[in-house]
Amino acid sequence: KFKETMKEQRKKIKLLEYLTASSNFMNVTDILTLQTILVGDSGVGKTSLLVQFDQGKFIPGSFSATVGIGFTNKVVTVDNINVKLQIWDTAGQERFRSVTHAYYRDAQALLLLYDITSKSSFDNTRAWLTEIHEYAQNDVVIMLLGNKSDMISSRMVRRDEGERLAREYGVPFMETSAKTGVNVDLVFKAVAKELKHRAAQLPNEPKFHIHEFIQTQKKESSCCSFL
Ligand SMILES: Nc1nc2c(ncn2[C@@H]2O[C@H](COP(=O)(O)OP(=O)(O)OP(=O)(O)O)[C@@H](O)[C@H]2O)c(=O)[nH]1
Ligand SMILES: [Mg+2]
Repeated sequence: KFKETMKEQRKKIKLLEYLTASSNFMNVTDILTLQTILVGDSGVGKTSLLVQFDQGKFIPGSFSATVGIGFTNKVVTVDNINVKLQIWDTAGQERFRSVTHAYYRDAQALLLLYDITSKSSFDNTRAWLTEIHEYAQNDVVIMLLGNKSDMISSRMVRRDEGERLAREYGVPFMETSAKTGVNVDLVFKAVAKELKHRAAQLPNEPKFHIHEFIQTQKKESSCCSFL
């Protein structure tokens, strides 16, 4: 089923590229839809990251845990093509796991978050990956994100620990802040770019390298990022 979807999307992209090139007119939203899912412990900032990406704002105040699942549609432009990201925001709390498992299967990309001020949320990423391997597609694009990078003084997980873990998993890594917005747009742009390129990939086309793209674009805090 997944392969068929990719084939369909490849056709759509070719058509879109043709239309965009021939008419110089870009009104092609909603044609290519990519599903992305946010997972990770409760309180790591999944909903906040999505709100920051969607509305460009951070709502401070008391934490209200997501119940069940929510979703947001957002159009991003990748290489002159509009791509619709359908982003599923899952609840991190244990009691909702059975609800959210059902959504893993349809996801083409999966963002696994931990909170850099919580060692347990970092340690739990291993358990999350086990779930991901059990329920998601084999070729799902996974990205590891260390969120709350603005909270320098309460940091409990060093950036290089995140990098090491991501290397071990073979996935790209970024530190983000839903509060300041650092790297937030980049995460979703990288996902959209990777998925668009995968869908459009023909044997003789140059490949898109998500690791390199992130490496050149992401912002690192220049100091004080270790314990
Ligand atoms: N300083 C700071 N606080 C953040 C950041 N992201 C989230 N928070 C705060 O952390 C708390 C939890 O954020 P949520 O986005 O609700 O967490 P969640 O991962 O959606 O939690 P569940 O829905 O229970 O799975 C809230 O009080 C947020 O304001 C961040 O990048 N920086
Ligand atoms: Mg939430």
